[in-house]
Parts: sequence; C-alpha cells; structure tokens
Amino acid sequence: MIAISSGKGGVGKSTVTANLAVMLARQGLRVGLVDADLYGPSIPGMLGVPSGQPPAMTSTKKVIPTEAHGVKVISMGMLTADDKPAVMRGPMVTKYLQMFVTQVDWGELDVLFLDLPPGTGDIQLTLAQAFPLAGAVVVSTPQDVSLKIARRGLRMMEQVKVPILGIIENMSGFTCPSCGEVTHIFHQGGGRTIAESMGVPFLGAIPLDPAIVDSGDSGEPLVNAAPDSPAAQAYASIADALSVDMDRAGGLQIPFAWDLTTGEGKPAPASQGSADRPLALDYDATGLTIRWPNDHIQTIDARDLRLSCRCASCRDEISGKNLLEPENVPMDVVPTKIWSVGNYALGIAFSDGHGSGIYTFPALREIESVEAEDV
Ligand SMILES: Nc1ncnc2c1ncn2[C@@H]1O[C@H](COP(=O)(O)OP(=O)(O)OP(=O)(O)O)[C@@H](O)[C@H]1O
Repeated sequence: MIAISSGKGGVGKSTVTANLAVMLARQGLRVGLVDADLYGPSIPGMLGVPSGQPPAMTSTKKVIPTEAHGVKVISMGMLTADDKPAVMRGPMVTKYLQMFVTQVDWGELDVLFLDLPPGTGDIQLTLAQAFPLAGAVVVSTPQDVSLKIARRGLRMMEQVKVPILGIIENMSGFTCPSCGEVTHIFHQGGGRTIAESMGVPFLGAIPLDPAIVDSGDSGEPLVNAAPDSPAAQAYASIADALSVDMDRAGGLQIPFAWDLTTGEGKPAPASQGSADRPLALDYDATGLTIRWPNDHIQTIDARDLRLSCRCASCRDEISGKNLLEPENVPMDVVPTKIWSVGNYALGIAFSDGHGSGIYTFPALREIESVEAEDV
C-alpha cells in the first residue's frame, strides 16, 4: 500500500497517481487505487469512471471496485454527483477510508495506491497511521514555496515511521510543442535537492505539458493517450524507479493478527526489506525469534518480552521509570497474540492478561542490546 501525498493542493498529485497506476497495470501488475481525497475526488474524471453511479456489491456485502484502464478504482466521486460536496468531519473521513480499504473486494493486488488529500494536517496524519503503508511518495512542483511545504510532508511521514519511497517533481520545465525547446517556467531541480538533503530517493521529474490536462479531462491518462510523449516517458521511468523501491521496502506482510494459541494468522515471511522492519517472526519454547534484514536473527525470551513492555501502565511516560515489578510477572508468562500496528510496531498480548503493549521495531531491537550488555 503506497500513499501519494503532497504538502499542498493542485501540484498534480492525482494526475501522477492515475498515470503511475495505469503505467504499472500496463506492465502487468495488479493495481488498485483508492481516491482518498474525499473532499475533492478527481480520480474518476481522470480515469473516465462515471460519477454518481454506486458500485455493485458481492453476495458477502463487499463493494466491487470499478475497473478502468486495467486499474481497480474506488472513490467518493463514484458515490456522489460531480457538484455535490462530501460534508464530513475528520474522523468520518478516516472511517470512510477504512471502509474503502477493508470493505472493498480488491482480490489479489500487487500494489494499492492511496491518493491522499493534499496537506499535512490531522487527516493526513491519521491516515498515514491508520494504514499499513509500505511507503509514501511526495509530489511537489519546483517553486520554493511548494518545495518547503513538501519538506514538511516528508517530515510528517518520517515522524509516523512511514518510509519515503521518493519525491516527484511535477510541472518541471515546459517543452515547446513546435520547436522542442525546454523553458523552465519555475525553478528547476529543487525536488532533487530536497531529496538529496533529506537522504530520500528522487524518483524523477515530469514536464509541464498541456496534453496532460487534456488527457486528464478526457478520462484517458497520458500514458495511454500518448505513450511516446516526453511526459509519458517520464511517468514510465518513475514507475520503474518506484518498482525498485517497492521491492526494497519489503518486510513482513502486513496487516496480520497472529493467534499464538491456535497458530492462525501467522504473518507470511518476506525475503527482503528495509533495515528496520522484520522479515519473519517465529515463536517456540526459546521465545520470539525475529529475522531482520542482513541475516540478523534475534531471539527474545517470552518473559523478557513481557518485562520490556513500555505501555503507560508498565513504564512512567515522563520519567521512563519502570512501573512493572518483575515479581508480579509469572515465570511462565507467554505471548498469546501478536499483531501488526501500522508499519512501525507489533502489538503483543500475554497470558497474564496484559494486552496494551506496543513494541516499536527500534524498541524490539533494543531489547536484545540490553541482553547483550547484561551478558
Ligand atoms: N505535468 C503537468 N503539466 C500540465 N498540467 C498538469 C501536470 N500535472 C497536473 N496537471 C494539471 O494540473 C491540475 C491539477 O492536477 P491534480 O488534480 O492532479 O492536482 P492535485 O495535486 O491532485 O490537486 P488536489 O489538491 O485537488 O488534490 C489538473 O488540471 C491537471 O491536469
């Protein structure tokens, strides 16, 4: 699941999402697209999906997404008429979007794009935390003001531990249709500079091209309407760069809810991933074994895991002091359930009835370093 975000509106985020989704579908990937911009859904228009026609339901009461240009799509724009605004407060937005992800019959997908509403406010923050995102892409235009706001977007994603898959600079230079000369109407190269300064990948630049507007308005994305144009080529090379990044992000398959008493729901292992996300989990009498990238294997004894809980009732939030008395923890305590929390932590419930512990990946790694020091 990949979020496409932008610090501010109108930078071309939805256009980029629609074209990347269609491009990846053309390359044979199974692609879904959630238009998470509930207040201003523009994806249906860009992909030629009629608005105001509620999608069909399966017999199990799941929504069947509309298919357009090889991409499965769901959008608020399909439920409301063009000129009817969705009037709702923030918490309702999150609820609707959770429905769009979990109550839709997506089938097997390789990638699900989430076209986020513009901005870095509460709604974006909640969404970034509510979904198990593999990563986020930030779209910006080359003007300084837009780039500064994009930087804010990057920082927000960093804070909620969503890996940044990269920055895209849109409307970067205008290619004259008659002589081919490139004019940089705005500054140029700012996206790459920000990417370099923040240590995140620069995925590419898309030129300012009137054909993008025409194709978006006609419901036929440019990568289909004019696949040989410089802008379509730019989308194609960004899609390639993104595929590489998607593979690199990898990690344990999320979301999952693993019942250790029955063995059900154990997360499927991954073969590769980024440095701070587990690749596989196992549990036996020796404890919880986590396989991290770079062949690093960590086994944490069940009771040590329980004693390391950092929830508010086990550790004082301000002083960091341990509130949990070891003598109150049974010697034979074991984890009973382990589930994914966003893409940054595990939730763990134990046989002593304690179930509010959230173990972030860095905190799990620290458990081992404490053990190593003790030894
Ligand atoms: N590279 C480009 N060249 C020319 N026009 C573009 C380009 N990218 C996007 N546009 C046009 O800019 C307008 C805004 O694009 P879009 O709706 O994708 O932006 P957005 O960031 O998703 O906006 P919103 O804030 O409404 O979500 C559209 O008319 C679109 O066709």
